[in-house]
Amino acid sequence: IITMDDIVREGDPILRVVTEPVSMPPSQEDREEMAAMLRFLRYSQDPEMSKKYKLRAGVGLSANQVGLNKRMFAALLTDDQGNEKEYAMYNPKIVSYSVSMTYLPESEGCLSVDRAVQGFVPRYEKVKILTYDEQGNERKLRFKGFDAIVMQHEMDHLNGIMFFDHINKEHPFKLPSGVQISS
Ligand SMILES: O=C(O)C[C@@H](Cc1ccccc1)[C@H](O)SCc1ccccc1
Ligand code: NI
Repeated sequence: IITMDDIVREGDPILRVVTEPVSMPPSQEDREEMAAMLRFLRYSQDPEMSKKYKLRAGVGLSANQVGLNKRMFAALLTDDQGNEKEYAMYNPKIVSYSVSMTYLPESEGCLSVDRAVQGFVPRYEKVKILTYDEQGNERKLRFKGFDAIVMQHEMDHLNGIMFFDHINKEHPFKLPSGVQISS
């Protein structure tokens, strides 16, 4: 299983690569790796398993965070009915986004970053993502709010971008002017 030892930390060059698209439909290997990434996220959100395997809670995990130069990430979100929703995102692409922006007041964290980074990370409030599923079918998915933030955080990983790249160096808590902000 994937444990924290398998997660590469900032400074590792693979966190700065633009990852390679995976074949369509995904290979057996791609699907097995995705299953392991989703399992990590499930265990990381489970009180017993996270304690047993010393896992940091995660809602998303990109392939390059576990050393794989592959354009895919896993996400484990909870819908407003409280049901767990698994996302296996192969070759995802943001195809449209809202004018309005959002951000997490407590800033963002990252399983690959073992330090607290201060500052606001501006994100689109809504995103539409074109992605492929396990069978290679094209899917158009829409996300807003926290789920949209997760998707953007993971999409960034696939493009070698870290969340702190978005923080304004001079004024970390300054929000982009001129656009509507909801937090
Ligand atoms: O490092 C990763 O990519 C996983 C991050 C993704 C993430 C961070 C901040 C905001 C949205 C997504 C981990 O999920 S950080 C841990 C975490 C857990 C629950 C809620 C927020 C952050
Ligand atoms: Ni991250």
